[in-house]
Amino acid sequence: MPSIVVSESQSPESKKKMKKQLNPETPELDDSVEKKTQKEKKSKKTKLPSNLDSNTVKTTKKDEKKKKKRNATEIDETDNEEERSDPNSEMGDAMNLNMKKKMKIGNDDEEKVENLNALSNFRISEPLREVLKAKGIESLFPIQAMTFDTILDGADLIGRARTGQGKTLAFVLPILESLTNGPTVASRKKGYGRAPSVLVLLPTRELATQVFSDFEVYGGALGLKSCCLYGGSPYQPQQIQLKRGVDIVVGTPGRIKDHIERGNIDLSSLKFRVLDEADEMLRMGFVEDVELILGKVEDTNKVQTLLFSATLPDWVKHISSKFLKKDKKTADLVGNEKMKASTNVRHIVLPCSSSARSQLIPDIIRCYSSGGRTIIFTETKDSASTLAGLLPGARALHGDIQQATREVTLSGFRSGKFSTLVATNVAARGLDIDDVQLIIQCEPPRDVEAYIHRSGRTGRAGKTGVAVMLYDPRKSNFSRIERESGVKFEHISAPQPADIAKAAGAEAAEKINKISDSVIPVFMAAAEELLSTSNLAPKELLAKALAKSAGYTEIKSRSLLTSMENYVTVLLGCGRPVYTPSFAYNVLRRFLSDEKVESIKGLALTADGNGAVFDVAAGDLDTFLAGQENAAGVSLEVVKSLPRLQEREQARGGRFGGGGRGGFSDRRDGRFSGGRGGRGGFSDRRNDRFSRGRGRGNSNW
Ligand SMILES: Nc1ncnc2c1ncn2[C@@H]1O[C@H](COP(=O)(O)OP(=O)(O)OP(=O)(O)O)[C@@H](O)[C@H]1O
Repeated sequence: MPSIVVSESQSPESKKKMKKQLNPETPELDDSVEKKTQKEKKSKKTKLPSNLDSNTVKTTKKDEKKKKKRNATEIDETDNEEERSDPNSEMGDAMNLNMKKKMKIGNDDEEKVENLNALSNFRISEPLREVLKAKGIESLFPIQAMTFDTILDGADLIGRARTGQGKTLAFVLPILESLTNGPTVASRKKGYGRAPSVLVLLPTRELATQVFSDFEVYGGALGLKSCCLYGGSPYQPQQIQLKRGVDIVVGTPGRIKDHIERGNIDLSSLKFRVLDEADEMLRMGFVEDVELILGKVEDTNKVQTLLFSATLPDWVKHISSKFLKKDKKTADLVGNEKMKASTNVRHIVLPCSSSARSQLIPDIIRCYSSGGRTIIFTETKDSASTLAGLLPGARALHGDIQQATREVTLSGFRSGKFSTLVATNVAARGLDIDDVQLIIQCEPPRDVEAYIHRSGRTGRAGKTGVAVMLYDPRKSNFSRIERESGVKFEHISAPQPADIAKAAGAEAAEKINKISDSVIPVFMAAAEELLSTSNLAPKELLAKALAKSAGYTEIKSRSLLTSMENYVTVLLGCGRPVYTPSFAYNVLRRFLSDEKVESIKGLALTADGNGAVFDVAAGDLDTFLAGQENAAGVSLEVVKSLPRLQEREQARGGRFGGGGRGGFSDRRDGRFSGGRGGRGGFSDRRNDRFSRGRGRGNSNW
């Protein structure tokens, strides 16, 4: 259950208590800790500076009342099962979690809904509130509301929420308030050449830039200076900024470590250090760098450490127990909820052979992107570049592309210069780009975290989105992703002419409606000529014109199984179980030539074990259907929807025996091949985290 829980130092009793206590949407602290925290809060609050002007946040009785009211509502709602929000729609309906309370006003029965997460209910100063409002932010998201007071009051914290739920502002806002109006205002360094008060570590340059820009916007409004340090860009300008003095340093571990070693960063005045997407930093081989940087802070009692992530693999505990204080808090909006991926996203799987991808993807975009932006994820840098070259108007983003070009690409994508980005995992984490409606993953990623992060680039900040994952039925296995992410995939097959016509036709009609009437007289003669010479009806001609305007000159049919053009998917039955692909091939050989049998594509066994499906070139279909007449008990039929197929592992071993020819020969996961263990497999790499050298994990990005 999502919860805000307490430090690892709890007693078993308090752990039990915690388990009992929490409503997903109405987190509260464990009693003992709650009392302690209240005490701490009180004492800390009395230390707040008394010389605050009207622009600053005063911890007044009014604030306390508001805070109490928030807590009261939380408890209230916990007791009322029926009124609880659904945890699985935390950003939709339940953006309201902890937020709204019906209040009776005066004597009449008029009900007013008060938003308890409204900015005014938090110790957020006026200038910051103004910038937030200018950005369209009127109230805090749940993870922000849950953690704001805890961070501002000085606790170390592990924060976890699903993708796109606002984890960045969850640390940015209380840090800024602490530095300007809160507990650290008096002791933080000021003036020329000041050493930084905040250090934020992120795994990629793109993410660092994004978080930096939040600090720049919101911190700038409070007179705080930020800088962003990452590799691939010159040292000198960064060095100059550090020398002049900054309040907040944001960056990637490698470059920050270099600056520390060159003596450019003095961490002795640090008040906050933040690890965002810490699991990814470790996965990317930054273990040593991160530990070295964190280890540079001598007195850990003087610094507050925050760790935010959408996923918390076990080993994050290692880093948190080493570098966070014993009484750290955990704000967990995911908890043991089965669904770890975004609930604002429609999660879809679609069978597709790798050779059909570049033909299929434009139609998936057409049918599922709602005219917004699309990010396509590939497993390797090479395939990102190749695919970007094949898709009209698409650009590639991966680790081999020069930093300056990566920045131009990303800003072009953000500003809408082009709407399809083909990327490796370098873009999977944290990137927050407006109006990304569709995510396409070219194959199931190697681990569940990657799936969660990639699909989380859409459906952000309460919006909805679609994530389509392509898989080759002969090679891919996504059941582990489904199991561990809690996603229940919707199974679809390649968009068919009718789907394409629906999406493309609407798009074309919209374009035509926008064309100025001034074109009519000029094109009238040609239109009349066309009508009089064509043997098509006016409606048919108009349909053709719509197709052309949407960029279609012909529509090819696609198979349901491999999504290949001009192929048809056929179901083979033989009145008895089909145990292996080789058995199916042998049945086909009874009535077809070897050459024809060799020509079929993607043979896969059905999940019920009674048949096999495969693709046949449309031109060969009649030969196949006619041939079955010569084989008693055998049936072949063209399928209109794809039956459920056996998963790769199920087909390879277990009930249905070993693999067979052409059917399930993929050995990527190593478990079946004596440990070849390639990157594409599902072997859990988390355990080798401390032995992996830097860069190993991301060499393909
Ligand atoms: N309180 C809020 N009200 C409205 N929008 C918000 C609020 N907080 C954050 N946002 C917006 O929500 C989007 C997602 O926020 P953010 O990038 O911090 O999510 P995240 O939880 O870090 O996601 P990920 O795990 O994918 O990194 C951003 O565009 C941000 O500006």
